Order: sequence, then C-alpha cells, then structure tokens
Amino acid sequence: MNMTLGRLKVAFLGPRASFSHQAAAESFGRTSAELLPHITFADAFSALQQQEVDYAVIPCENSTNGSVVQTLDLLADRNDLYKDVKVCGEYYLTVHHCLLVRKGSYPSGWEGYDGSITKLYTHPQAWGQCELLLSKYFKGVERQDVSSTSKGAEIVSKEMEERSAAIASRFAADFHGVDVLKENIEDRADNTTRFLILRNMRAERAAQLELEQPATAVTTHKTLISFAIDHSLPGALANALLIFKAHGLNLTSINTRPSLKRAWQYIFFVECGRTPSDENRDAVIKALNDLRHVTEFCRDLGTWKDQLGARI
Ligand SMILES: O=C(O)C(=O)C[C@]1(C(=O)O)C=C[C@@H](O)C=C1
Repeated sequence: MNMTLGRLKVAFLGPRASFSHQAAAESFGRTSAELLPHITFADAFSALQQQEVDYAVIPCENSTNGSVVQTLDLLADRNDLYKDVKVCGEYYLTVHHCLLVRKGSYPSGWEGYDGSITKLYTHPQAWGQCELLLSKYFKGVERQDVSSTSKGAEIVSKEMEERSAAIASRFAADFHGVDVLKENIEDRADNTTRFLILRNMRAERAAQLELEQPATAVTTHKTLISFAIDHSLPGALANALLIFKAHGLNLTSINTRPSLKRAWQYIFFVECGRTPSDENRDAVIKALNDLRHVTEFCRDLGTWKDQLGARI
C-alpha cells in the first residue's frame, strides 16, 4: 500500500481480537493504519459512508458455512444508506476456532472434560463451521449468538455463575484472558473466510491509495453487481446473465437475498471475473449499460484484484 498520505482508518467488527480484527491487521499490516472496532457490520458500513474511516474489512463468505447474509443485506442497501460504499479488495483468512472457557475453570483440560458446559457463545457464522464437535459433545446445549467471536470470549471471561464457553480464536483467548479448552475445533482444516475490503468512492484519501496485491502470473479482476428483475417475465434472469457472457465476464458466484418489497422476490448478487486486456477494458461499463435495459435496477458494487489465485 502506498503510504504517502496520513494515518489510515480501517473499521472492523469488534471488540478487538475478532477474526475481522485479524483480517484487518493482516491486510493493512504494512501500513500504520489505525484499526477501529465497530460493534456491528452496519456500524462499520455507516462509518465508511460518513467518511469517518477510509476502509472497512467485512467478512462475506466462509468456505465451510457459505455466505455471510448480514453482509449481503448491507450490500443490498435497500434504503440507500450506503450509496458510496464499494468493494476495492479482498482478503482470505484461514480460520481456526478454539473452545474457550474461564481461566482455571477446567484444570484437567479437554481430556478431563465432564460435560458440564451449559451455554455456548459465538458469532452466528461460527456455529456452522464447528458442527462436528458441537453435535458430538454439545447436543442440546444452549447456543447464544453474539456480535462477534471476540465478544463471546469477553463474556466468558466475565461470567462467574454459568459454566459457559465461547468459540473464538487463540488470539481472542490471549486478549481476553481465558483458557483454550480445545483448539482447531473447525470441521475442516481448510476453513477459510473471505473478507471484502470496502471504501467510500467519494473519499479522495482512499481513492489515491492502491492496495498492494501479491503478484500472480495472471491477475483476474473480480466485479460484484447487484440487480433485481421482473419475476413474472420468463427468461428475465437468463437475459440478465447472458449479458455477462456477451461481454466476456466469467460468472463465479450468484447469491440472493429477499427484496423485502414483495415476498419471494430477490435481489441477485453476481460476481464475475475477467483477465484484463485491451479488448475487455470497458466490459463492466458495457455490461452495466445493457443490464439497465433488462433489470428493475442494477448497481456496480466494485471491482478489485482476485486474491484467491495468489493462495493456490
Ligand atoms: O466474529 C468474528 O470474529 C468475526 O470477525 C466475524 C466472522 C464472520 O462473520 O464470518 C469472521 C470470521 C469467521 O468466519 C467467524 C466470524
């Protein structure tokens, strides 16, 4: 990252020691960026829209548990609250979860665990990443959603009466002063969360910075576009998707969220990729122009350099 400007501000889901904190620290590691915790993803989006921060690092999907629907809902922006927020980068973080308990509460460790935990805390995304352990040892145990994995660790560090545990990182255990009862409890060793790096398109500070990306032989550019179609028209979705093909944009994922205008109507999120060339330089602009004719609305949510190619 180019560091010719003042100290950058980067929003992430807090409290500190969440996976989002780790992703923000790693993706802005070579800068002296100020990393600022926010209690919800919506708070981070608002801070970005209001230009209180330069960037936000927000999880969007996990390789085991799929899409982070809260993030899709914010990107859907049904009430035009975040109209200047766009994706400008991505970061893949390998996510290893631990079962955390209050300091000293299980002195004989996991080997001597007696089944006495009565309540579990974590972020909603984490349950589905640790189902094998949960279904084997914690069947019927109350699961309490909290705003982040680190929030769960913080609660457990303070809870005196209940026999509770949190699912969070080793980093969160150290930060909140709790014990790791069992580590690597994720179902799959390759458990990875993809974070989007967002910026405000009107903010000049962020616009002048270029995110440094590890060199790959051929770097794909990814683009995210949201749109809605008239569901009563046969072929409406097919017509929209054919536009991507016509402009050489390779579809890599499609997500949907309810439109909240009518039941069973959706906002589509299409992610597509292209290897930049002289021929396809304007492909996204042209595709958006064509999409406007066949959709009820469409929105360009940003273009950034693929980082998956750099990992495999
Ligand atoms: O709760 C956290 O620690 C987060 O940063 C959020 C989040 C997510 O929403 O996906 C990030 C990574 C993991 O997948 C689990 C939780």
